[in-house]
Amino acid sequence: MANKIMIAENSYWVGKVDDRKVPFHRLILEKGTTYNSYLLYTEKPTVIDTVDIMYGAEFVKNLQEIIELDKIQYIVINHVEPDHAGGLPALVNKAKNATIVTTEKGKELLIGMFKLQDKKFLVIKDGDTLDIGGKTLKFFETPYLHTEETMITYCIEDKILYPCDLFSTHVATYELFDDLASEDITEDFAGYYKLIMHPHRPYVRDMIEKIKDIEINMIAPSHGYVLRSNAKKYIALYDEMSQKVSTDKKALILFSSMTGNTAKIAQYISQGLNDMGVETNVINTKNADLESILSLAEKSDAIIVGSSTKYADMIGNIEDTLKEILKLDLRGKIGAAFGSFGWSGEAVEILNDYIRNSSMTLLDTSFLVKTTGDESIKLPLRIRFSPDENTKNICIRAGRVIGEVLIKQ
Ligand SMILES: Cc1cc2nc3c(=O)[nH]c(=O)nc-3n(C[C@H](O)[C@H](O)[C@H](O)COP(=O)(O)O)c2cc1C
Repeated sequence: MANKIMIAENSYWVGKVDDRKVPFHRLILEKGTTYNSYLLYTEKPTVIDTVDIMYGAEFVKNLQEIIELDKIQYIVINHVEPDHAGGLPALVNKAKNATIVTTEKGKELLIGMFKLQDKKFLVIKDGDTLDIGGKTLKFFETPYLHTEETMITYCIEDKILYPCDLFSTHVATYELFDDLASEDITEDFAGYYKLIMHPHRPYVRDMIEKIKDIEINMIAPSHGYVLRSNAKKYIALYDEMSQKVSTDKKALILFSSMTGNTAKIAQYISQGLNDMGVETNVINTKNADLESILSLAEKSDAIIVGSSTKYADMIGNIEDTLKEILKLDLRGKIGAAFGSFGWSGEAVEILNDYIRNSSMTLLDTSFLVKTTGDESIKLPLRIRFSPDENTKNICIRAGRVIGEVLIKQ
């Protein structure tokens, strides 16, 4: 018998309940989870997200009992992780007329992961709408929630938000709707937020800003309960939980700069750290007092050093300052290097070597990937000449990711 639950007129949950203890992100989900997929059975039938890769064949078989797969016109992929996009290859191979709807980055990742280069894609941008014949979908890009390519989908007529991982819970519920749950789900809801979304707190704020003016009657996420009792309450909870929190973490950012480019990078990194509630001191070593730098270094959890490159070396007295700092007991602190350069950027690498050889833990790309799962930021941070809009955002993001590491310590 087909597995479908109506959530609105012509709209159905067609997902999978996984009531095992599910291994996930180096954890075990004790209460299991669900992979919520939705079928909007309009004139241009549309599937929103799929299920975990291990249930792909079962998912397609189930859908086949509900709809002739050739009729499916669109498959919306909000997020490419295989617990949501894992059913896509099996589905799109049978749903011959379907176009995959996703972000630019989503398309790139899906092609890479599932070899879908021969399939039809519709790449959406923030705010785009799509008429699916009787219903209209509106898309919002929500990068880094919790990976770079993510977006969320809103059905204008039904006032339903399909936010994929956002607003989820890891509970293997067969009841589906929050008002049918046998116990209060707030703890599971908040626990999921803390685990998956809170490390990306500034981006949660961006998402809330994007959806603040739309009327949402129901939230249909991709794990756990469909929230129909009081969608506003759950949005308010995300709003509350993602408010700026001050941490007890501190970072010292030292730099030297000829024409101000590295100074700008230092400020942007500081901005990103502040977004994560980390207090920063940003100091140009040129005229600074060594004693106060050493005192700040002792009190800081992270020491981030930057210099531009001049004739294959660093500039100013940053090297002398760093040598003095390295005489301190720096165990338990993290260190990272950055700098502007023109064509070779030796200064950044030499600074990085100093940190690697110190008692601090070097924050480099490998460490970042292992701690945060983020590979979009490369450390040491190398910026060619003056930061433009794109590299400015990379610098801010580097600060946020370093902040994430500090919070997780
Ligand atoms: C005298 C001089 C020497 C430079 N030598 C190098 C070099 O050896 N390698 C390099 O990658 N860039 C070199 N550059 C480029 C600078 O690193 C680049 O302009 C950088 O953006 C300056 O950043 P700042 O304003 O923070 O000093 C040199 C620039 C100048 C003015």
